[in-house]
Amino acid sequence: MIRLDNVSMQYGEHYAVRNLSLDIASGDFCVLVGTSGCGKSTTLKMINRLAEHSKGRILINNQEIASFEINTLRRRIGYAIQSIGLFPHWNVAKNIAVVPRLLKWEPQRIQNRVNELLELFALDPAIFAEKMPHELSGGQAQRVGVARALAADPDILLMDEPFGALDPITRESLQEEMLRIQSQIKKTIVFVTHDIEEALKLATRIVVMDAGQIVQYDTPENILHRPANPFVENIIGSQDRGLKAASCKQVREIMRPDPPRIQGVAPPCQGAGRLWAVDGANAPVRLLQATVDGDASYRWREIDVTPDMGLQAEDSVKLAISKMLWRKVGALPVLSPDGALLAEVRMADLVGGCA
Ligand SMILES: Nc1ncnc2c1ncn2[C@@H]1O[C@H](COP(=O)(O)OP(=O)(O)OP(=O)(O)O)[C@@H](O)[C@H]1O
Repeated sequence: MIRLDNVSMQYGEHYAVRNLSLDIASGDFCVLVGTSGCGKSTTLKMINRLAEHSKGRILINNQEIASFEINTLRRRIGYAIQSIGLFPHWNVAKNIAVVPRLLKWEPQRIQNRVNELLELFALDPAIFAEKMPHELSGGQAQRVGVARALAADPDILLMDEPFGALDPITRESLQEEMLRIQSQIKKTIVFVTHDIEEALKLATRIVVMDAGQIVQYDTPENILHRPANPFVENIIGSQDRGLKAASCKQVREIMRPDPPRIQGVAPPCQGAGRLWAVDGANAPVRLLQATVDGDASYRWREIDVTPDMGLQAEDSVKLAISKMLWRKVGALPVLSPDGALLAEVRMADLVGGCA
C-alpha cells in the first residue's frame, strides 16, 4: 500500500502539492487527472523520490520512503514516461534488461525475463529482441518502455502520461493491452493523464486534482455519476457522459454467455430470434436475425461475421457500440483468444431493453 500523509512539495515559494493525503491500495490502478500544472507529475515523482517532499510522510507498505536507500527504492518501483527514454544504441532486449543487469541477475534469468515480457506485450521475441529503438513504431517503443519498467518485477508501477504522444488508435489499443496485462500482473499502478476518458477506462480509483490538492478521490463510476463539485463536473464534460460511461465499462460486464448457435443450415424461422452460425472450431461465421416480411412470414436475415466484428471480453462497451453502429447490427460476438464464440453483446442491453 502507498500512503501519502499530509504531504507538501514546494518549488521556492510555490506549492506544487499542498497538504495532500492519499491511500492507494495494493493492486489498485490509481489515475491522477486534473488541470495542467495541478501537481499530478509532482505527486507521482514524490513516490520514487524524483521530487523530494518538503512536508508530511510517504510510506510504502508502512515504511517511510525516506528510510530506503534511493537506488534500492527506485529499483523496486517501475517508472514509465511519455518520452520513453530508450537507449538508442542498445537493442530492445538490452533496453528491457537494464534493471535486472544492475541487480546482477544471471544471464539466463535475464533472457527468460526479457522474452516473458516481450510476449506479455505481444511483441514476438524472435522479431523484436534484436531490433534497435529507431526500428520500432511509437506504440512498439512505448510497449518496450513499459516492459522495461516491469523488468525486475516491481510491486509498484508509476506511469507519467505514457500514451500521451501516441495517435488515438494506437493509444486505445495500448490502453486495452494495459488492462489485459494488469489483470495478469496485478501491480499497484499510479498513472498520470490529461485525458479523463483514459482515466475512466483504466482506473479502479481516480484522483481529481486542482492547485496541488485533491478535489475528489473515487471510483470511475462515482466520479462520473456523483461528481463532488462543479470543478469535477467540468472535467467530465456534460455532453457525452453516456459515451464516457461506456468507455469505462468492459464488454465482460454486459455480455451474455453461450448465445444460441447452430452448425450448418439454419432451421426454418418461426419467430423473433437470433442465432450464430458457427464453423467446426466454434468460430462465428454468420449472424442470423429473424425478420418479418410484408406477408407477416418470418425469414432469416443473414450477416457475414467479419474479423472486425469480434470483441474481446476486456474491450470497452464504447468500442462495442461503435462497431454495432458501423456494421448496423444489433449484436456482436465475444470471442476467446483462439476465435471461438464465447458470448454475445446485444444493443438492447446497452439501452435498458428499449431497442
Ligand atoms: N522543476 C520545477 N521547478 C519549478 N516549478 C516546477 C517544477 N516542476 C513543476 N513545477 C511547478 O509545479 C507545479 C506542478 O507541476 P506538475 O508538473 O506536477 O503539474 P502537472 O499537473 O503534472 O502538469 P501537466 O499536466 O501540465 O504536466 C506547476 O505549477 C509547475 O509549474
